[in-house]
Order: sequence, then structure tokens, then C-alpha cells
Amino acid sequence: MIAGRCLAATARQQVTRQAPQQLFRPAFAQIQSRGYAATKEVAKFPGTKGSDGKYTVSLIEGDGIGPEISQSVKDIFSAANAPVKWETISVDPVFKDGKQSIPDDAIASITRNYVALKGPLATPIGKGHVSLNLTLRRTFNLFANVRPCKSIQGYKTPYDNVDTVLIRENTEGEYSGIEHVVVDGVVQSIKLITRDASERVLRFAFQYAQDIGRLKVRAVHKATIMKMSDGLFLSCANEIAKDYPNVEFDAELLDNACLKIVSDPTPYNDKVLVMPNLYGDILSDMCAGLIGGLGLTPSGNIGDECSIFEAVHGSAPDIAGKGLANPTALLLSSIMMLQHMGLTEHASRIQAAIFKTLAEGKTITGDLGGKAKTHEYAEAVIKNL
Ligand SMILES: NC(=O)C1=CN([C@@H]2O[C@H](COP(=O)(O)OP(=O)(O)OC[C@H]3O[C@@H](n4cnc5c(N)ncnc54)[C@H](O)[C@@H]3O)[C@@H](O)[C@H]2O)C=CC1
Ligand SMILES: O=C(O)CCC(=O)C(=O)O
Ligand SMILES: [Mg+2]
Repeated sequence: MIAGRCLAATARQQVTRQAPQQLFRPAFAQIQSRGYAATKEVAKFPGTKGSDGKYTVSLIEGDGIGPEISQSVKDIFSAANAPVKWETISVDPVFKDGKQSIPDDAIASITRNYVALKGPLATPIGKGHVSLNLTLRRTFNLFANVRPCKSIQGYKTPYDNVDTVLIRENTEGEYSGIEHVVVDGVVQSIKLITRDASERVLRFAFQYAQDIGRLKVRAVHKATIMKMSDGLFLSCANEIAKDYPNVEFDAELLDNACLKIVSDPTPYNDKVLVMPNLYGDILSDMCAGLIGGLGLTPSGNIGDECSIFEAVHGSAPDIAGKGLANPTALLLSSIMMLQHMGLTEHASRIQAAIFKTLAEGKTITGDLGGKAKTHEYAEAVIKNL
């Protein structure tokens, strides 16, 4: 638990927010207003404007294409007069007593601001530091990763009606990082599933489904094989489902879900999918492929104390530093962040400009078949504000 926040205090604050008609719905605001925080799962955004009328938001620009796409967000927010002041922080790992952690001033910044926007952070393969993405999620107990994926109007793909919402358990599972060599040539990696973390993300998924009016939750699992770990996740899902009688619940094996979604995503348009960590990581990239790639899909890492919004994609080293990156995914993540902060009008305005620019198809980046540089696309979005 991060020091300095008192859930009871945040729960006492009452703010009325309107449910916006938007692609990406706020996670916190509606949940709080329907009493979810009373179950101590999720607190709403408790930040307040400074004397300059702006909210301070921690910004981790990230590696690879991170600084380029962060610049687009900054330029567009500035042009849209979004009341946000960026506090740029570094999360380069520090080592204390041989243990890796996030620098204290970065922890203090996110704790103070309750919200951060994060560019991608590269993780070395094999040896090297532990993923900073995972470290951030664990440090701030960001237990639910919300990953919506919706077809972009005007951008043609095999399916023009993709509309999936995936919620990924974000703190444990296959990504617990508990590995050891048993004997030379034999390595063991532990998939840790706990009732606490499972119930927490499942309750979030049911509440989220209720709040966005998508009254079907489907747990994606492999409890046929991982009888105890996925079995626990699934049995928690069956239990939690009883608390939400108005939400239909069912379950599907992961492999079959992959086959069905790529064969015809339509039946998934009325469901919220919830699953252990690794499955959510893979399925969210797969869904991105259905709508035009990783340049388009946002996400929000949601916790009780604070939240960090980021694109689904990584640092894209193959195109970094060339002005080729599509900033849409980070921009849509920043839209989710604005909605979460209750800045729905700014969110709607910027989101409309993004979708208009994509639909016009004149100034789009190479991943979508266009020729525009990152900054040219951002300038087109600004013109469409
Ligand atoms: N949340 C995070 O910060 C994540 C970090 N990573 C890290 O990123 C690094 C690179 O990972 P990869 O496997 O290469 O995955 P990646 O997501 O960085 O790239 C995969 C492919 O998608 C393309 N792509 C990604 N984002 C794009 C964008 N905005 N515009 C246009 N094209 C885009 C890349 O050019 C590449 O061809 C690794 O170190 C990995 O650990 C990976 C995923 C998520
Ligand atoms: O931390 C990493 O290197 C990868 C994380 C990832 O793939 C994700 O969050 O989707
Ligand atoms: Mg991933």
C-alpha cells in the first residue's frame, strides 16, 4: 500500500459526474458513484486543480518511440487547452540492498498526483532489470488493466465492427517473476494466483460491466490444464457472479477464445472479458491486430490509490527516433485518463479530433498505410480540434 492516501477520506468526497457518450468510459467515476468504493476496491480520482487551474499529471515519456508520441500528446493537450500540467519523471531503476525499485521521487510524484500517463518502457530479454512496467503496476497495486479495442471508422480491416473490452489481472499470475533453477537445465517459473487478487479484478470487471451497460462478463481461462491456479480464478468468478445477478456470466477456454475472436469478433461486442495476467497481455495484442495494429489501442492500469494510463504497445525499437510512430494509442490512453479525471468535455473534443483525422485518412502514419510523420499527424489532429 502506498503511503499517504486514505481510502475512507477519498470515499467521503462526493462528486457528481455525467456518464459521457464516448468510446472509452471512465473506470473510476461511475464505479465510485455506484458505491464500488464502499467495497474498498476502487477510489475515484481525488486530485484537485492547482492555483493555476490545472491538474498536475506525472508523465513518464518512456523508451524508444515514447518521447516522440509523448510530444504529440503534449502538443495536442496544449492546443486543446486541457487543464493539465505535466510533471515529467524518470523511472530508471534504482537498486537498494540489491533490490530493484522505482526512484523515490517518481513514487512521490505519482502518489501526489494520483494519475500518470506513461510511454512504453523497454525490458531487456533474459538477464537485466525486471520489467519496469510490471514494477510500476505492483508498486502502486494497479490491479486491473482495462484494454478496450474498437474498430476505427474509415480504416478498413477484415472486420469493421470490432468492439472488445478486456480486463487483465495486473499484479500476479504468470508475471509474478518467481523463477529459479532447480538443477542445471531445469528451470521453474511459478504462476501465482491468489483469491484476493482474483476477487479484486473480477469484482472490478463485474462492476465495470454494469457501469458501462455491457451486462455480460466472460472469464477466459485454462482451468482444464491449470486446475488449481486457473481453477481458483474461475471459482472466484463463479462466486463473484452471484453478487451481480443482472450480469450474465460464463467462461471460455483461452485457446477457443482466440480462435473465435479472430474468426468473428462480433459475438464479443456485448461482453467484458476478464482473465489472468498473461492471457490478457496476449489477447490484447491479438485484438489490436484486428483493428489495424498496436498504434491504435489504449489501456488504463487502475488501482485504489492511483492509476497509470499507457498504450498497449511497447517501445517499438524498429521505428524509434524516425518520426514514424503512430501516437494514437497513447493519445487514446490520455483520453481514458481525462475521462477518469472527470475532464469529459476535453476528452470528447480531443477524441473527436483524433477520430476525424483517422477517418479523413489524409494525414495518417505508416502503420496505417499513410505517409505522415508523427508530428504531422499530431498537427492534423490539432487542426481538427
Ligand atoms: N507497456 C509497455 O511499456 C510495454 C513494453 N514493451 C517492451 O517494448 C519493447 C519492444 O517490444 P516489441 O515486442 O517490439 O513490441 P512493440 O509493441 O514495441 O512493437 C511491436 C510492433 O508494433 C509496432 N508498433 C508498436 N507501437 C507502434 C506505434 N505506436 N506506431 C506504429 N507502430 C507501432 C512496432 O514497430 C513493432 O513492429 C520490449 O522491450 C518490450 O519488453 C512491450 C509491450 C508493452
Ligand atoms: O513489461 C514489458 O516488457 C511488457 C509488458 C507488456 O507486454 C504489456 O503490458 O502489455
Ligand atoms: Mg503486451
